[in-house]
Amino acid sequence: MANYSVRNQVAIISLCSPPVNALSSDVRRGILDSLKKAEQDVKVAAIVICGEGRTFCVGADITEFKSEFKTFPNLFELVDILESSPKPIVAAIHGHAFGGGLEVALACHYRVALSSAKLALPEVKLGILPGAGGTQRLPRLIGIDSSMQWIAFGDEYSAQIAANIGIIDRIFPSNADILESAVQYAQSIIGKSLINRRVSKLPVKDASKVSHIMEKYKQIVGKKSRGAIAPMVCLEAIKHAALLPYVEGMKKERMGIEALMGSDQSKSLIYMFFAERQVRNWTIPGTGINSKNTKPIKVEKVAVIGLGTMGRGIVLSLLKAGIKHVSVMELNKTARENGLLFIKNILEGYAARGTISETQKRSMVDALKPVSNFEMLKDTDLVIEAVFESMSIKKDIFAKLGQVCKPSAVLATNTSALDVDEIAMVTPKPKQVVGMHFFAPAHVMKLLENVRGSKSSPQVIATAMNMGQRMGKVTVLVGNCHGFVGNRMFRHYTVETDFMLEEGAYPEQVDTVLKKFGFAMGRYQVGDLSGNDIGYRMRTKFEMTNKQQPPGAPERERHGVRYCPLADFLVESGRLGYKSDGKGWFRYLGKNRELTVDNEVTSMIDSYRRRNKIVPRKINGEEIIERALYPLINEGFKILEEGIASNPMEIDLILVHGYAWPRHTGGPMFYAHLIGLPKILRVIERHWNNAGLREPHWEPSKMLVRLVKNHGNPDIMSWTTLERETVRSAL
Ligand SMILES: CC/C=C/CC(=O)SCCNC(=O)CCNC(=O)[C@H](O)C(C)(C)COP(=O)(O)OP(=O)(O)OC[C@H]1O[C@@H](n2cnc3c(N)ncnc32)[C@H](O)[C@@H]1OP(=O)(O)O
Repeated sequence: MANYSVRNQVAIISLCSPPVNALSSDVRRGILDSLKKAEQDVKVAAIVICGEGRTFCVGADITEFKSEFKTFPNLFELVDILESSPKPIVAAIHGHAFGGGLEVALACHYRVALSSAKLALPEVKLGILPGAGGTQRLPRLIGIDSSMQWIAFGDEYSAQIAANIGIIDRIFPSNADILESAVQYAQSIIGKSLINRRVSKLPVKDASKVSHIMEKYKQIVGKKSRGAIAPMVCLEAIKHAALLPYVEGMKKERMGIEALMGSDQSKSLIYMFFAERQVRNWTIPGTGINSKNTKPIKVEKVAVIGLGTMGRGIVLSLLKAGIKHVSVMELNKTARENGLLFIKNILEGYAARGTISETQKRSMVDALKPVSNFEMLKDTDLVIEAVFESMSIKKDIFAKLGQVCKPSAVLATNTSALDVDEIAMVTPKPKQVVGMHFFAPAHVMKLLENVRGSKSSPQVIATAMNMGQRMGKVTVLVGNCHGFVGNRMFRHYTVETDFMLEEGAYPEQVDTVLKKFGFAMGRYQVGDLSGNDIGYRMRTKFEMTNKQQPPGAPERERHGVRYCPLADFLVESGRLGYKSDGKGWFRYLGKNRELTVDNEVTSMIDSYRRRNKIVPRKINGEEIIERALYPLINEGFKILEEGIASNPMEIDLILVHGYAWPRHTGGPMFYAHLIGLPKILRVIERHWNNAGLREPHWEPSKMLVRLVKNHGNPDIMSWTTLERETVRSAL
């Protein structure tokens, strides 16, 4: 709803829909009714629209998208009604003016804001476009170039930046009373002509350059938002602002939003939006323990052990989260010095770019406390171990931590695959131990996969979850198993793509198909970037690599299971990727490290096929997608079945934020839901029937089988409940 009052000739329409004043049908109706009152009241000479509570308005109510066009006034009707008001309207912005909220502000005749306010047209991130005149009004205010930047990427901007380019007419200090300031501002413009204040009537300044600007953004969008439809539709809509009169441009905008709203990509992105919020409400399956009934312990002092790539990033994440005491322990002098220098340089960079102030930078540097022995960690609240991935080294460290740390200290390991329970058992209090699996570089990557050991106490879990949220991470709680959720699922992707190389595909073909699907890079380029030796080291642990095999051992089999040694050959011939002189699955040439196909790799694959009498066959894009992605989805169902993840959203967040799975498909589980579970199962069963135990990753998940058998293609939100009911009724 919207509240209405009048103060000294100024009518105040305040949006009131906690927590973020989304423009639900009630709020839109409230604005319209209040506007009518204001227009009819002869004592009112100006109008202020503001938001109650913490924010101005975050835009359309996403939960009402399905009925958005049905109820009067819908958003695009409302903005035109506002703009044509004969009385001047001032938008008073604090907090956020996002999406429809900014579009309402653009339809007002003046916009004022607190300096702390943030503005954005982020609709593209929901797979739609600003459908309430945003694509037509913004270019008339700030030009085509800036509008494309704002709308095609949906990023937020400070009120000051918005003022610099002409969106905001007056900025007030962040501690000012926005309503009071806006009312005074409104009084100052009473009686002024509205002729140049109706944005839809203004010309687009850089309209003549539209083709050139469009080309520039098409290129950027093509690279940055691979496979996503909405950014291109946004660009098209903005182009129409330059080429057509406002009314015609609005018709095009409307066509654009109608095409996008309800599309699979939009559904996926909206699912992601809610998943990122839902995941804060963690739960331990089958226990009744959850975020609502468990409190974290207070964490003031944190320690990080190990200042390698992971440790450095974790320290930076803690500093950014405002932790005022971060002990860093690295016994190797060079690694310690390099690590501290790296951290300080990054902080310098943040300060130089204005991401943090000089004062903040100084206090972050002051918060760093190098320590040289375990004794010095005795009053630390949370210790995060981030040393080399070796069980014996980790056990050694946890045994020492168990002796010196206070009983309430939370002891976390940043392992990416090792058994958290085994590590915990060397301490006197295994319930204090938890996994905190960061992703490199940890100060950049948004994902934190927290691992609950079988003994981790609820309070310890709550503390790790709370710390992740303080660091601004998408923090997902998972159970303890080899590789946890992400690495466990992703392994099948690499295994199956390598099998396709054996059978007839080449790395460039596989990568092209995966990039078309939406991955920023294909599986082979990722391998080259992160280092093909990482997987090799892991395979070495399980005695699987080519070199470890005795003479005469079958080349394509390990422990009775199908195996492809091509990745081993690559590493054993020194092709680790970018870092080995630009040689990996591909060759990276020149200053820009241009990716090129390398005949040496092609020959290696061809001769391997000949040696093993494999007659290569043509593998098409559909097969590549199915074989690369479906085993991973199948593993996702096994993870749900085992209670390692509590719901599909958690799995999707991990793959999207940690493994660059394209967000606009909603993650593997949502993608499976869109494709339809019966089709997914059919393909999995076909492979399983052909390969059997030689390819165990194709063994269909029992949960998937049960869901399809009992419910066909149930909604993703019901999967875990249906599974629980089925299992319970079978007992
Ligand atoms: C014709 C159709 C035209 C449509 C144009 C549009 O306007 S589309 C919508 C465009 N707006 C957005 O995409 C904004 C989405 N919101 C955000 O990005 C963030 O909420 C925020 C504005 C940056 C604020 O972040 P903050 O961290 O402060 O809050 P939360 O994200 O936690 O949000 C609090 C709760 O509010 C819910 N919510 C937020 N935005 C909306 C929305 N637009 N519609 C409905 N609900 C919204 C959010 O889900 C949170 O709910 P919880 O139940 O507390 O989880």
